[in-house]
Amino acid sequence: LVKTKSSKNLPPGPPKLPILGNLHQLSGPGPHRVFKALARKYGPIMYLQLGQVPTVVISSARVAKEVLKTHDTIFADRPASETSDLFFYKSQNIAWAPYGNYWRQMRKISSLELLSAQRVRSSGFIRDEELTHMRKSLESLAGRPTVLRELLTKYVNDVISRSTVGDANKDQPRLVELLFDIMKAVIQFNATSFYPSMGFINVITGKKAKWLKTQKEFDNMLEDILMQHRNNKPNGSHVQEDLVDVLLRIQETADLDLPITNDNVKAVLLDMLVAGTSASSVAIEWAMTELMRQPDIMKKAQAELRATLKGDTITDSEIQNMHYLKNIVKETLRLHGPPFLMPRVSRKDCTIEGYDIPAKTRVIVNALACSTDPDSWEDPESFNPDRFEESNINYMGSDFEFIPFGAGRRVCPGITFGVGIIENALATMLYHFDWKLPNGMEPHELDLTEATELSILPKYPIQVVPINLSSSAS
Ligand code: HEM
Repeated sequence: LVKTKSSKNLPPGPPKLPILGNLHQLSGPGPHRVFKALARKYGPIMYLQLGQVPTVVISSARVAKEVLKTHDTIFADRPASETSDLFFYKSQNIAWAPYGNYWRQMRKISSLELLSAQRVRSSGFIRDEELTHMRKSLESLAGRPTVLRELLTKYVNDVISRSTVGDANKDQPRLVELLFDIMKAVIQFNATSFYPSMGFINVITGKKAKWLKTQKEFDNMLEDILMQHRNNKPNGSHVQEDLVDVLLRIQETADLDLPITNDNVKAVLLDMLVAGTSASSVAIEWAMTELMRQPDIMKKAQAELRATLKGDTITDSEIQNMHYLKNIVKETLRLHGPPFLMPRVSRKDCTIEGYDIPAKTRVIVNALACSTDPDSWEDPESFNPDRFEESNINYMGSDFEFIPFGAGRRVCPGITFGVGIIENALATMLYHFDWKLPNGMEPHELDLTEATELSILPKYPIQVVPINLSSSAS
């Protein structure tokens, strides 16, 4: 991986990066930390020739703003990818579709019909039911050391899959397994991530055959789901529309500029199923890890919840008044949000910070470098929800020192949905339970080492002992 010479005024960058080909295998300091360390030497805009792919890495709020706001339309495309073509029906999902009318239409439909604040409110009962299941599981585990990861992943998966494809696939472990295989294939680097013309490597290593098998099996499941929904339209036994119902209704009745095909429907469904799952459950796990390390912060959050909440369930409007809880979620996403935004690619030549960025350059924004930049944040590596107390910084992508959901035209459309999933889970866990560490472990002994998998997650899944308050009160 060697930087090529060019007559253009490209941004500075390291001449040789032998480890970058193995980014996905790095454990310990994740790739975002490698890039952050490099940015200290080369600056907030770096140029790297990664195999055949010219790449620019952005590591500060100032430069992120130039890319995601000032030149938003130039960087509104995603790079073509072998895996997104293979799994997402030729990249016909929202996340990988090229910038243009098709992407605009499908994003608008999903934003209005699944992800708008009103829709998220009206489907809130699904989240509440899944939280009740999680609470019951925790009650049954009370007093015993419990690894939270599996419970949290199940909760998030069930909320997102029920809202998207209905109850048909609830508790189908195979669907979840396949989703994880697909996420891994799409997110993790492979030969064609750096050498797009060398697809034969994925054939020789057997990766492609494995992907095709997974895709076929998943496609059959999606076909079954579409058939079940066509045979059971929401008027009799199920009244509430899920996203499949909505897409099929629009497919059959709406007068669209671009008629929706079955493949379009399947691509968007898959998009929703994979998009926020890992990011949301990992955020809850990190929040609990940080709170167990700092019991005073946990106590303050519990005091806020317990002083205000009355009943057994927690409503959306009650959550809106839980300012400290909301600050904890923000602080968690500041320190442990997605390291990189999904990659962008420049649609034409452009100048950023005086450097030439040629058309078709891949752009990686290191969101965690922006949200832990000492120029923007005081004591950036410490977990301190109070830093949001007097600030208006929000998730919407207007504060470039804090962009866990990205910014600009490609900003995450699932912010309200995703944040609701995290806030409600934390509120339930902190309101109904007290927590201690197992085997006399002290808070400072908790290990914050990161592992790089689908997201950056705690290398050692947190183990805690739930103490059920309702049973101790009775
Ligand atoms: C904590 C939870 C979540 C986080 C941290 C997160 C983060 C992100 C990020 C960083 C991007 C790339 C934005 C950019 O390029 O500027 C993105 C895109 C996207 N997210 Fe999320 N997301 C979350 C939850 C969700 C949920 C729950 C859904 C839907 C069910 C969702 C759907 C999408 C879609 C469809 C895109 C692609 C948008 C496009 O390319 O136009 N996300 N998300």
